[in-house]
Amino acid sequence: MNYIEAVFLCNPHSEIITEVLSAELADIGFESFVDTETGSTAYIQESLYNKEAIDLVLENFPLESKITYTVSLIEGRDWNEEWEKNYFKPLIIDDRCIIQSTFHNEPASYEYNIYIDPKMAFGTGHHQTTELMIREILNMDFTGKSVLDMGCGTAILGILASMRGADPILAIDIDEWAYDNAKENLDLNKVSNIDVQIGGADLLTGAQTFDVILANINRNILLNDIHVYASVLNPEGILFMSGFYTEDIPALTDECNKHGLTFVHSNNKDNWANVKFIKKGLV
Ligand SMILES: C[S@@+](CC[C@H](N)C(=O)[O-])C[C@H]1O[C@@H](n2cnc3c(N)ncnc32)[C@H](O)[C@@H]1O
Repeated sequence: MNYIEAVFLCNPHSEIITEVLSAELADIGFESFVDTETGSTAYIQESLYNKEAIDLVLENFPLESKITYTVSLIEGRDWNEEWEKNYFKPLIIDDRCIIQSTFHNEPASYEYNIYIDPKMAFGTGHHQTTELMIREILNMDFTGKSVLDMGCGTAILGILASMRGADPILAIDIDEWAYDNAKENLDLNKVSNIDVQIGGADLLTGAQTFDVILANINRNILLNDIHVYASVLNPEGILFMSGFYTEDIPALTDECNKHGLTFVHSNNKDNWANVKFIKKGLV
């Protein structure tokens, strides 16, 4: 498969600027990002490359930075595989949980040992939002809880919830790659109580309800779908969300309040945030 390599130069340059740039490029099909001293190098399948879409992202870029870019073709290389091999390093969270790939050989000596071969799917634990969600799962009792992993990506969150005693678990992602990859990762981790489905919130008809919902997606999709999540959450159920910035918390809180969900707390890392809400039972 051919890839386009796009080298972005940001002036001025900061971590937040490259993070926002990566998030916006991901929305138009870029799939791997490498931070550089002056910006970011990003990769997209040749068939998905669209110059107008990039120019639009740069034109409407929300932060103060002049961003220019150059592109070149990389022939016949699976860039994602290269990214995995060169940049996906084992990640240890709070000395309790290790996330590594099958080509790493770290000892599986932690409380939770997770193997992820991410292919194209998001969720190696290296993104701040995944890490924030992992911490929430480590800090809550999941024994016997029914869980929805919405926007599951690699299914990393569902897998950890399963290891923490959750059952049953439904994992949903709109992306076919994520669906295939989630299934592979369930096998790798010998997790058998997660049902994976392709689709969006329209799959949540109410036939199945949940004690906990994990949704690490993005601000706009969450704002759009919170009412559906609220409708399939059991009384006293918990909604954890991430995939947005700290400044998005008030808008998400307003929407949650409209649907009977009460704010419990939030955490953040590098301006990325996660929030916890509870659905108060009937008094
Ligand atoms: C930020 S990634 C999170 C992956 C993983 N849960 C994690 O925490 O690392 C968001 C995922 O949501 C999926 N997604 C995007 N829109 C969605 C929607 N409307 N419904 C379900 N999944 C969606 C994407 O395909 C992507 O895999």
